[in-house]
Amino acid sequence: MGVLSKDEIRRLIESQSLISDYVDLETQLQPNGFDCTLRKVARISGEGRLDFDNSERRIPETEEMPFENEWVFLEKGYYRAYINEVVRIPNDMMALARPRSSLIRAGANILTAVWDAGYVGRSEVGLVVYNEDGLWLKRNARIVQLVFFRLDGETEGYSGIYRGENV
Ligand SMILES: O=c1ccn([C@H]2C[C@H](O)[C@@H](COP(=O)(O)OP(=O)(O)OP(=O)(O)O)O2)c(=O)[nH]1
Repeated sequence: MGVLSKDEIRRLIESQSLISDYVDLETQLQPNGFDCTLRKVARISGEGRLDFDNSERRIPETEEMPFENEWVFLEKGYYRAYINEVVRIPNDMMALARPRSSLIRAGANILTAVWDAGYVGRSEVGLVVYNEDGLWLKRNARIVQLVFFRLDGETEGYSGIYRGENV
């Protein structure tokens, strides 16, 4: 089990499209991760519902926030952010993600779950603005860094409803 280095991430991008639809490879490659970029932001509306077997799950509706001159202003609050990049996680890997420190320093945070082995998709993350003065985000802003981990063996790949999302 180990964490992928820049060169290994680049090799897997080139050989098996680990990540595609990025803006600029060399800018987004990090020493042990990959910065993902902002595609769009949405407010959520309506209550969510979560249960055990997903049969009664309800994910709130979203209302996309338009960019104006490539920028969007976010008041203090919660948003859903969509990234540009399509990730293809092999069955012997998984990924976690953390906000860029610049985003944290600007008084915001990115909430993420686990990227499962076998997932393919253009992911969605939570974006919380704590800053009372709000946050400006430009289209394609680098907001979150994905870190890839090799498992100690192959596993059954993710087959949930989010597989292939936004692609
Ligand atoms: O912040 C994240 C983290 C992961 N993913 C992608 C990759 C992951 O493999 C997939 C499913 O995430 P998860 O397994 O957490 O979904 P769930 O809430 O458990 O729903 P389900 O049981 O339908 O899979 O969503 C995101 O889009 N955003």
